[in-house]
Amino acid sequence: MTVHIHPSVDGGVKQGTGSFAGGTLVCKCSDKPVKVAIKGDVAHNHACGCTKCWKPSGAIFSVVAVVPRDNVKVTENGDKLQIVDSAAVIQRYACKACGTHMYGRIENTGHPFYGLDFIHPELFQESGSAAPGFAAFVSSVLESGVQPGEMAGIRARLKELGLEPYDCLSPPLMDAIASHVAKSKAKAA
Ligand SMILES: N[C@@H](CCC(=O)N[C@@H](CSCO)C(=O)NCC(=O)O)C(=O)O
Ligand SMILES: [Zn+2]
Ligand SMILES: [Zn+2]
Repeated sequence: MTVHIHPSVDGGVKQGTGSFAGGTLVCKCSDKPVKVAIKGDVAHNHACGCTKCWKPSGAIFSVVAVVPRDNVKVTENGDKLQIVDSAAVIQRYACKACGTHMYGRIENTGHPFYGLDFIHPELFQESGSAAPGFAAFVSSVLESGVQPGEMAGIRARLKELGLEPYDCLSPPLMDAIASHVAKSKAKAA
């Protein structure tokens, strides 16, 4: 049986140009879509299996990346945006009409990823942004109703696509988080 991960990778991961200068994210509304301008390319693009990241209908994973928060600007129909869960670490701004998450922002200045916003590159109207490089929170798909017996096939398909599966973030990102925590502890001591 074919395993569908996400429509943007199911046909193979398309590499970025390496010189993506930015673009516009557009929600799914046919009338008055929300538009968000992004300066520059995305970083740490990955497939995410967590329950909180927005997925297009039918997808098991989201595809999500980060950009500096200063490079994110809502340019059209921002009045349609609302925060999905104000208690979450990442405050995700979604279109009230179509539900698409347009960007996620961290307001805790002590968080290791403070300063970075989370976006979904598939919403770019332009092509060429950096491709996803790994899969995160893979075991979390079980929280969305995937059956345990499907996990081996999902992990195998991720590997086949070149998206190494991890049950948290990738080792370099986990190292960055742990280093940040170590520095914060040292400062507080
Ligand atoms: N099992 C949980 C995991 C949720 C989770 O911790 N998600 C991460 C990664 S999101 C992008 O990679 C996270 O940092 N969440 C913070 C937040 O969402 O506010 C689940 O599946 O829900
Ligand atoms: Zn919309
Ligand atoms: Zn996630």
